[in-house]
Amino acid sequence: SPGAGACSTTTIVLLVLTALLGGLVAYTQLSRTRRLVSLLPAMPALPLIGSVPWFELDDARFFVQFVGLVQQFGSVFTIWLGPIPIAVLTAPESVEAVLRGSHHIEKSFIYWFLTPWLGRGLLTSGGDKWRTRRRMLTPAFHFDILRGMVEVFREQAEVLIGVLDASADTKKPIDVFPLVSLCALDSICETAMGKKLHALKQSESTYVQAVFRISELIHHRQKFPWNWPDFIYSWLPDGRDHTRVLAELHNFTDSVIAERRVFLNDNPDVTDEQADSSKKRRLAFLDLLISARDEDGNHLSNMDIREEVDTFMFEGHDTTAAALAWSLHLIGSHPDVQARIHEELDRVLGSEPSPSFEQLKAHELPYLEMTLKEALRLFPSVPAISRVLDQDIDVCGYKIPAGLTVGLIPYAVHRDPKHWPDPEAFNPDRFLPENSANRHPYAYIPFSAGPRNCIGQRFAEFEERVVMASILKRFRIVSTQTRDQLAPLGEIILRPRDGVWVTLERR
Ligand code: HEM
Repeated sequence: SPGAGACSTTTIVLLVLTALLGGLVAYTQLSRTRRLVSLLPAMPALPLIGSVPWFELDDARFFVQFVGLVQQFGSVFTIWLGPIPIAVLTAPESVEAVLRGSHHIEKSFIYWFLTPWLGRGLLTSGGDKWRTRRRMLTPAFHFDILRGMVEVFREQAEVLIGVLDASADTKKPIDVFPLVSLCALDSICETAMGKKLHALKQSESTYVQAVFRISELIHHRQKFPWNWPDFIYSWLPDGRDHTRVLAELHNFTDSVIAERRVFLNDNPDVTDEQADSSKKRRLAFLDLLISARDEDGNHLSNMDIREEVDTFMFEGHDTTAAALAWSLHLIGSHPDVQARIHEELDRVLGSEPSPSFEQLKAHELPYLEMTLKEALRLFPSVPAISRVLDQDIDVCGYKIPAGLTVGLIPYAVHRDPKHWPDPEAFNPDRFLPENSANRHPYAYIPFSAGPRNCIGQRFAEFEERVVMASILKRFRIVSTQTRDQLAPLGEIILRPRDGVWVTLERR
């Protein structure tokens, strides 16, 4: 539905200032300028679709507002991030045009701000580098490796239960979001690096604080274009903090890689296919990266390994933590759903505190699985995905030109009423086989889809199921917030601004 967005004078002034600043950014970031310039011919056409400057959107309801924008403009519209237009796609049919097949695998400028930390690892790289790395890393997520990782999830879930148990005595509401975040950080640190972080017990540790701080800084930098040029940013207080935090993060990973190389030299059979299962159990992604070879038989350098380990640390903790926190809110607000999960857990697990790898693999907790899926529909941890088009696409009657940045919004796709009747209702039965059979394959994309989907999907799903099963086996939870009180922040990860508050009662 064509029609330009209403712009106030302040908005226009801000837009002009931002555009000027954008010119400066383009000028200073010479390697990136060519691409921005190549987009200019497309820009005048875009406001015709419906145009919204990003600063008109409220941070605490960022993606909630997208649902309104879809009603206002239709399923294709433009958001201006500073001087850069992003064509926003919110219908499964248009998302499919980008995600399916081997085109459009380049990430957009929004990911540039992750590269100081993650380098050009799997999440941020493109082209041949991405293809080679994806082939090298895929075996690391095989079921045989996951088996050992499930043991780590079970142990870490026990530590979390211990912490939660103490607060069950007080009967006061607690914010579970920081606790599940620390638990997820412990799990990913042990599975990715083979190192116990003890974040749940020592949340003030330098590395833990650095991981949380860098996510804040990256989000802030993405959002405000005056932070984009390196030479300006490095003089600002945030920029100086960014340098400090990066040094801490990289020093930590470098020292773990060095330690692990020494350990593997002393214990060469740890990565051996023939090693006995007790040794294989504790394989970390890092071990697999150290022994991996590309098609030409080359090993990865320490820098290559660091970017992949850091990528796992980033992608592998916040995402799972957010998914768990939103799920706890939804389950704690729906006693009927919770009762069905309790019944399933008691029947399947008996006296065991959490599911085994075999039980997870055999899908023995189907109702819990459907509940977690439904929670990821309403609150997808990654609420937006962005790519650069490498050829024109035709979607919903618009031709979107090659070279343009597109934003795919799982948060809005998952609320498309054509595919999800009564979209705001929390109903795990939507995922019963008979209810999902005819659904559009791109109507549900919390892990993205196509060749660049989430490599850690199975890992994340198993972790979520272990942690949630452990919590609900032990406790009955009651949410103390309504859905309206949750403020899902529009950041890289969809996180609750004021936390997720629940009371816990021992079962
Ligand atoms: C609930 C948890 C998770 C969700 C919802 C999730 C979602 C996603 C999504 C939507 C993408 C695509 C991002 C994009 O195209 O920009 C992605 C990519 C990725 N995820 Fe996850 N993720 C989760 C957990 C994990 C975990 C636990 C790991 C690692 C252990 C992981 C590793 C990755 C990596 C490396 C990529 C980049 C893949 C590539 O480009 O080839 N994720 N994830």
